Amino acid sequence: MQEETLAAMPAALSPSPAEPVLRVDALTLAFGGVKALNGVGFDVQPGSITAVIGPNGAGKTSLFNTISGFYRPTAGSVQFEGADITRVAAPKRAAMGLARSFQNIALFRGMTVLDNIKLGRHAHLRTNVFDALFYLGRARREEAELRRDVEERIIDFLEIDHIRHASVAALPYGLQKRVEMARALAMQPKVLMLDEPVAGMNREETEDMARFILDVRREWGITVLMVEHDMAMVMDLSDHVVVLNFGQVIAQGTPQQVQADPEVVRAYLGAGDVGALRAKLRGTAVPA
Ligand SMILES: Nc1ncnc2c1ncn2[C@@H]1O[C@H](COP(=O)(O)OP(=O)(O)OP(=O)(O)O)[C@@H](O)[C@H]1O
Repeated sequence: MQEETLAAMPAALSPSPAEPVLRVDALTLAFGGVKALNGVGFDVQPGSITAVIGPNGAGKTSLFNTISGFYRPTAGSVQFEGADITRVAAPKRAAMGLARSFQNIALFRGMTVLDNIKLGRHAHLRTNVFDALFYLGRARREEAELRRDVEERIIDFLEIDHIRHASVAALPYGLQKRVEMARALAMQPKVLMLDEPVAGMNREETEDMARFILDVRREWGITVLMVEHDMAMVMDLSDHVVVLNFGQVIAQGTPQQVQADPEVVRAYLGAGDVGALRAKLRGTAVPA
């Protein structure tokens, strides 16, 4: 029941817009002469599901890597809960509550599902090598109970109890993606960054994942920031959509607003078939 109350939290109830949990400000990232990002700025509101979309090469992966700390921007800043984290290293950002999944699954494939989740938890608790080295001899018991509780909640939530001892490599793709989400959740993030969470999934797997994403926000009160190509999913789930093209934000707003934006239509199809694009953006079948 308490979880239901969390569900109703997002900005809709507050009279004025909340402080953004994440702010990307004038972010520029250059690879030699190529500006993968060029002055990108947007806010992520707490409790929202925010999606970043854009054609191939628009800069989505570069943006994710910069927000999570794998790339250092050429200019601009990333602010998390009001603090400038532009120069904070990636593991520290994860420990602060900015956890991510990867487009290509980054699990330890030879390990079990449970061990992968434990690793995520470990990353949450230990942010430097010395901590990790001393871990075995220190404070182990205190943490054990809390850790188990978190792990069990995640396993229960993502319905992966039956595969907890299975080796990740042996699992179907859809389940591997779910384990990847479990590992990110084990970091107990405030903002969960999902890189193409349904890429390569069939319709049923996609629907399952969409449900989990909604529930992450509804039951756990976690803000979601995702990059995704599946327009139907983006338009169904998102509160706010940011559209990138050639490293710049060309539109942002509600799904309805970005679908109606002529610049977005042009970015996706160039001078192509606008009817087909509108169908794609609406997530419906492309008309004959
Ligand atoms: N490591 C890199 N070195 C040089 N150029 C890069 C690098 N990473 C990305 N780029 C360039 O930056 C631009 C943005 O690429 P990015 O991968 O961020 O786009 P994307 O929107 O994620 O594309 P996709 O949807 O195909 O994954 C592209 O022109 C790309 O070639």
